[in-house]
Amino acid sequence: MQTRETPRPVLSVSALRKQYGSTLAVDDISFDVAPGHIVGLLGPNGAGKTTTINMILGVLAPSSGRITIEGYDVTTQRAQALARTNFAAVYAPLPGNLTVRQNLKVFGLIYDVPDLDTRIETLIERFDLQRFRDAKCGVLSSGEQTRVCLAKAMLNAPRLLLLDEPTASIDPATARDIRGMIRDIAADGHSAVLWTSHNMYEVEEVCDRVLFVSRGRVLLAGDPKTLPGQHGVASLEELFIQAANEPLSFGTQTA
Ligand SMILES: Nc1ncnc2c1ncn2[C@@H]1O[C@H](COP(=O)(O)OP(=O)(O)OP(=O)(O)O)[C@@H](O)[C@H]1O
Repeated sequence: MQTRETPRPVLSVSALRKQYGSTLAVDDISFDVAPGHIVGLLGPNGAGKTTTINMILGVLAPSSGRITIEGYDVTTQRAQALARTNFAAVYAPLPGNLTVRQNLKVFGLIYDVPDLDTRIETLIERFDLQRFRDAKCGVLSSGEQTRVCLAKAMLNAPRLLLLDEPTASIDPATARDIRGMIRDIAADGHSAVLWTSHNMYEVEEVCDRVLFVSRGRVLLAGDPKTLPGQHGVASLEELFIQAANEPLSFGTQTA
């Protein structure tokens, strides 16, 4: 009989805290994301999700705790950690006055991507951007811009892909296509994906595991398909609302 070893996590977050004056935005969060897995980071507005993502990206310094990406410490081995990471979010659009190809070229040069022209052509095809290659990003629709952002995020073949609400403000059919593209990214087993979303339907469909964060702490963690049943509710949305309204009744979990 074959035994499956648990792969070494790509992302490891340990006892992470971030304090702004008297506000504890992130309060002792720990979790791992394994290669090939999509983990959803959920929680109400102000829960600490973006603060957590910004610390993983090295944009914000933690007050305490440790983050490693493929074993590299984001604080002390920043260049190695960030070379293995990429990111896409609606609030971080690509420069609108550059074309799709120009944007991919500029970011590819920043990431020092080998054989860049070939990589760009592969990604233009993969994210179905052939028609838009010479269009300025600023004139593209939200769904098209999201596909360009995903192509940009895959330029350096990241081991860790951070997605902050990647399907926000996108119509349902396009959002489904984009979810499929993100699932394909994880499916080859190279990348780990950390995803934030307020859409419980998509979280249930896409994520292997969810972490529900409230007031900077992980209240719930588990498989989004079985977690509602374990807590005696019918849906993830119901569980989300209950946990957001009555955080104290859920205690705090180690993810
Ligand atoms: N620079 C800052 N200075 C002071 N407080 C901050 C700062 N950034 C965030 N906060 C506070 O930290 C808490 C967590 O904010 P964060 O943006 O991480 O939440 P979030 O879960 O991403 O929310 P949303 O779903 O609305 O994006 C909030 O109370 C917020 O007001």
